[in-house]
Amino acid sequence: MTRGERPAGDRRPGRDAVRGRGGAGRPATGRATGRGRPRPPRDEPRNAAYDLLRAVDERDAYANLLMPTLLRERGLSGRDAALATELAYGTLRGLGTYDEIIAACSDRPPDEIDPPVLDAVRLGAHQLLKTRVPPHAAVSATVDLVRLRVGAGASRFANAILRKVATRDLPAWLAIVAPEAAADPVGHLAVTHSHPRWITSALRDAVGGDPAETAALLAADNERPVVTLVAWPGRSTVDELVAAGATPARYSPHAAYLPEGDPAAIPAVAEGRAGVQDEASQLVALALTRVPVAGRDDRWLDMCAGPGGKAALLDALTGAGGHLLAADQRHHRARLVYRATRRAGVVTADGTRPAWRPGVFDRVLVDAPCTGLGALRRRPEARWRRPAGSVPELAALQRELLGSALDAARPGGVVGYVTCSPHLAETRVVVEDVLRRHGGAELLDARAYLPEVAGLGDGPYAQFWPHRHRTDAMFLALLRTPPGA
Ligand SMILES: C[S@@+](CC[C@H](N)C(=O)[O-])C[C@H]1O[C@@H](n2cnc3c(N)ncnc32)[C@H](O)[C@@H]1O
Repeated sequence: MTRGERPAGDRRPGRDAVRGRGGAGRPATGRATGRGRPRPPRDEPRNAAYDLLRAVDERDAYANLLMPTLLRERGLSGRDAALATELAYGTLRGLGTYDEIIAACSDRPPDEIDPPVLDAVRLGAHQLLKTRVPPHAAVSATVDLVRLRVGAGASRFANAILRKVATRDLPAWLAIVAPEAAADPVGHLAVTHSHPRWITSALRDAVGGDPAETAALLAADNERPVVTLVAWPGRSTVDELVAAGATPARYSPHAAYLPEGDPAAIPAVAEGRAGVQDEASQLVALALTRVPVAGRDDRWLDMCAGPGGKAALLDALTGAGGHLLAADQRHHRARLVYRATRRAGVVTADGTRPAWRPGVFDRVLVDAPCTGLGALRRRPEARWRRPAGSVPELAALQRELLGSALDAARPGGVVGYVTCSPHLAETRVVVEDVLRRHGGAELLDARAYLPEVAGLGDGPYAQFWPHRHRTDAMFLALLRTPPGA
């Protein structure tokens, strides 16, 4: 992945060599080269990590979707799979820091280094600065990879940079390349914790400006999240998940953690009776169901339901005779919702042009499309992909969807507005703006419906945090429509 523009006339030496290798999964073990020098054995975990980095850069691949396929295709499992994943994800997360260090070690800025070489050097820098791989092994394995995959000239270039990188550890490099905290606090945090500047600034604002807490949040974004399972009520139980090797979760009565292993190896997951879902995602849906409503309570709407994580839980929680309508604007996402739910009605529909009558639903969830800045732990490359300019457009859509959700709710009904982003422009600013225009709706204290969770903020919103709750940074606002509106 390359940040910024590639210079015109970029030669990309060796690009064909990478492509031409075609069967990138084929081992090249110890065969002699044309000049009689034995080729080093092919290092499968590093090659898989490198191929993932290249796919992210060249094809805009999603790392967390492609990695399992790559591992399967290469026959990597156990420690090799864990190493390949750690190397790839760690490199993607850390590349903001690594590029600053590479820039200090090279006569060319990273944007002018050929992308296949830059990705390999980043992979080498990650091993040198963040793993226990011995420095000589990190350098030689990376240089071998570049020689095999790109070419001899490129491998000499990579070797020269990595030898310089290896002269210092990470704290020593950060002391050189990160801006002074006093002079440029956001720049300092951005380089130290490898986040784009605009995201660092937005997250700092969202935690209230405290530098230490911002640093803790950014550090948590760089941690590998534990896999959290959800036992859909009526289909499986947490006890069943625990008996299969999971551990009970801290907050959600429907969650269990799977510290290691493949979720699909859990029978309830394999049989579609349980799923994988962040704990905060479960809790915001649960909170919506906990708000008392007077009278009827059997028509629920999930307005932005795809791929169906929260819809599956809501569907399982609708009482006898209750009914969930789940909508998504995109047909393929609506199909995923159909698969995830058992009883819900599923429609492909634009929430801003409702396919339902106004004022009929007792509970409405609007889990709005957002920047996803609350889920950076799980999408290692996402922080480099999302442009700052996407916020106003998303915020406009979020306002429309929340307004439409309030219209869909019946008098005295309840609306849950959720984002997987703590960005103020997507959270409280949206809610406060819509409330001003939709006079009469009451903002409830969402924290009151999540009594099991401390540290959700000053209210009336509930804001989850990776560094406090080890969950995604989900935001929840609960609104009640006026009685008789
Ligand atoms: C954050 S995701 C929802 C996640 C989902 N609630 C879950 O828990 O799995 C937002 C969804 O909103 C959908 N969407 C975007 N614009 C929409 C619109 N105008 N109306 C309805 N759905 C929309 C997207 O296709 C996407 O699936």
